[in-house]
Amino acid sequence: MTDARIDVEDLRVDRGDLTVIDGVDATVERGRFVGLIGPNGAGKTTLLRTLAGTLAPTAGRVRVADLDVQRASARDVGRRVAVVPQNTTVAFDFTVRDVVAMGRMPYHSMFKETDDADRRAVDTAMERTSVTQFAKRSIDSVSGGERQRVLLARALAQETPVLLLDEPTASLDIDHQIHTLELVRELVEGGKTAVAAIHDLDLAARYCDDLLLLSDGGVLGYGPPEEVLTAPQLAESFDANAAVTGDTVTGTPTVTALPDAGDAEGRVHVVGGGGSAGRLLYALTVAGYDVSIGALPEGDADHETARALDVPAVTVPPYTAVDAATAERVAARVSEADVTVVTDVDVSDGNRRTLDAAARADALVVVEGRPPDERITDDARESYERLRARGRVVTPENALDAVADALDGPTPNQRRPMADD
Ligand SMILES: Nc1ncnc2c1ncn2[C@@H]1O[C@H](COP(=O)(O)OP(=O)(O)OP(=O)(O)O)[C@@H](O)[C@H]1O
Repeated sequence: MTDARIDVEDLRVDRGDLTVIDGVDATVERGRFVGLIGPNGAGKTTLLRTLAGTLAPTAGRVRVADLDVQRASARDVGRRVAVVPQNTTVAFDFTVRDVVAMGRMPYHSMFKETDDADRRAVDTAMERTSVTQFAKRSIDSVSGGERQRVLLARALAQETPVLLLDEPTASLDIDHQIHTLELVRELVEGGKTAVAAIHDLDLAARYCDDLLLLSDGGVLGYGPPEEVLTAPQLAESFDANAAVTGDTVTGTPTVTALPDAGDAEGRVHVVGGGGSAGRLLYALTVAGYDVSIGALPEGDADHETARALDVPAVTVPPYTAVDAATAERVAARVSEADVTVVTDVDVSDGNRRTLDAAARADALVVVEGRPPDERITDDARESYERLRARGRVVTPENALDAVADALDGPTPNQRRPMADD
């Protein structure tokens, strides 16, 4: 097989008066799956079309699988690069099988299947994309998602070392999205190279080896998903306020776009843990408060949320008690805060110092959670009772209102009754 490497050197592409791609340098090694991401109009389709040789660059060079795609014949390019375009309409009323067989064109003068190798390639491509059952139907009669799979089948039938895909999952249901990307992964693991424009950042992070983030025609980031999908880079490229966390099932980065922060003012310290504070952290941050949290064990679910939301956290190593120095840091945060909120926390001796620090807050909100374990020590129970006696005990739904109330800020739900202790 030819080397399925892609080399882009100092690429510039103008469309009309607009410079769409400018100064792009990138190499994609054989056997990699690269996700092209970026906001609408960033130049993803333009870059893919330039890689496929269907769009001429204004300057720079593209080599795909040992071929200068600008200078080579369409047939030579077609034997190396297959393209799955976005929203293509097929001009004539071909059958699905005819469309898939078009993938064999670089090997013949006609798109008709002419030998056993063609038939096998077409059959296999249709099976792998689950379109065999539509083989005889007119391409005009299949749904948008089915058509997209037919176009993927056509690209597979082309049997090229390089695959370029423009939004291959855009009109697919979740099951076919996963099947399509699993299939691309399989092909890549078999030695092909794939570059796909993908809008869904979570899917891109889950399936691609690397992400190339295009922004304003240039490369803002290129590397493993966890290095490229960072809140600052998403802010710069998408102009989005986004939180990046690890997906609880796949472990890969997942991006949650957040609304612009509101104009609430005040400092709020949260004492949480085990995921009990996650929603409140989000709500407080989005409202615009200056939020901190702790003490928390490093890697705790609330610590992950705090990290994703850029909320400073006081932490201790996992499975360690809060020591005096850490308790001091919590106390400092509590005294700087206008309001301290305690969510459902670990009532144990190891965490007593945190509860005691929180109990000294000027304004304290205690969110009703699970009752503490029956076996806690008398000291821990005393800290817990003191906390509840000093604070205003509210339900989780009323926590945000209670903070606003404590700050005398306006709140849309102020008239809702609060479960005072
Ligand atoms: N033929 C053209 N003439 C002028 N401008 C064009 C032409 N084709 C594309 N553009 C512009 O080039 C820019 C990049 O378009 P492109 O389709 O490559 O973006 P994209 O990243 O694929 O966007 P999307 O996420 O919306 O699919 C856009 O601003 C687009 O309007």
